[in-house]
Amino acid sequence: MSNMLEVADLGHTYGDHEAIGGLTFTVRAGELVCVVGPSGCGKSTLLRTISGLVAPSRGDVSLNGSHLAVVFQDYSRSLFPWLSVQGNVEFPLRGLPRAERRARAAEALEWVGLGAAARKRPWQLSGGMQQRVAIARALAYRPSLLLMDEPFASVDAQTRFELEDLLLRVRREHDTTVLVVTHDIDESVYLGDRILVLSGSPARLVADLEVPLPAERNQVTTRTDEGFVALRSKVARLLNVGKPSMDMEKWAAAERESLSETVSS
Ligand SMILES: Nc1ncnc2c1ncn2[C@@H]1O[C@H](COP(=O)(O)OP(=O)(O)OP(=O)(O)O)[C@@H](O)[C@H]1O
Repeated sequence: MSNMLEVADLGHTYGDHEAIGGLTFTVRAGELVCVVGPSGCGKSTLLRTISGLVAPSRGDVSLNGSHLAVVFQDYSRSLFPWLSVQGNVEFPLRGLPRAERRARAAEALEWVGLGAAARKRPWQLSGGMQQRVAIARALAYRPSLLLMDEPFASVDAQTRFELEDLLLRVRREHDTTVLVVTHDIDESVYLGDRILVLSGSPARLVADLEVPLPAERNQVTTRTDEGFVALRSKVARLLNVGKPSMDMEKWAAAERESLSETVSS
């Protein structure tokens, strides 16, 4: 499988505050990778540097493909209230002929189950539906890589489950490569093919974990699966012991060793 994203020794400093301390990882084509880390560790900064919104202080980001779409947590600010749902989804496609724009937007709205809401305004929809519009807008762009920054953090628990399953379905049906930042450990295990665990600020890679669960996930059976519970505990432990004063390299090596024992046992 080829790499869709390669991040090499990526670091970023705001003034004298080091937010990211040198991250190296890859995302393979078609993979869904989750990034978890303590609050304020630099997860959004990581996405901003990957998306080009912020120029990193050091290191390289290389994307295999030219299209990148981002879905943010705050859907209410990312949708234009004066445009219809269809207009919002068409918006990033402005360079394309009108008929193609329309067709792609209509198709993406069908994918997220909002074909019937195309003429509505965003404010006429529930929060979960608005976030589905934001996802449709990203998908209509047919991104090589879809970046999501806490995409389901602003909706209620039931809607969150529905949106998680929607994401899993559309990435499977359309072979989308996805990098999701989340502060929710359970969500990272439920969604991910892999989980990147970051340390507290400055963010460093503590562990890069394969999720040993079948590709088909189910909100009830997956979350009670032994593999799910074991990995969730492991990620929680990795996050809790992130002490900035420790020798991070030694600590991460010890954690990786103990993880391989746990997962293989
Ligand atoms: N534009 C900025 N200028 C200065 N400091 C910033 C800027 N953006 C973020 N920071 C700081 O960099 C650090 C990392 O912030 P970032 O938002 O990337 O973390 P995060 O892991 O996404 O946080 P959270 O989990 O709370 O969303 C924080 O200490 C934050 O205060």
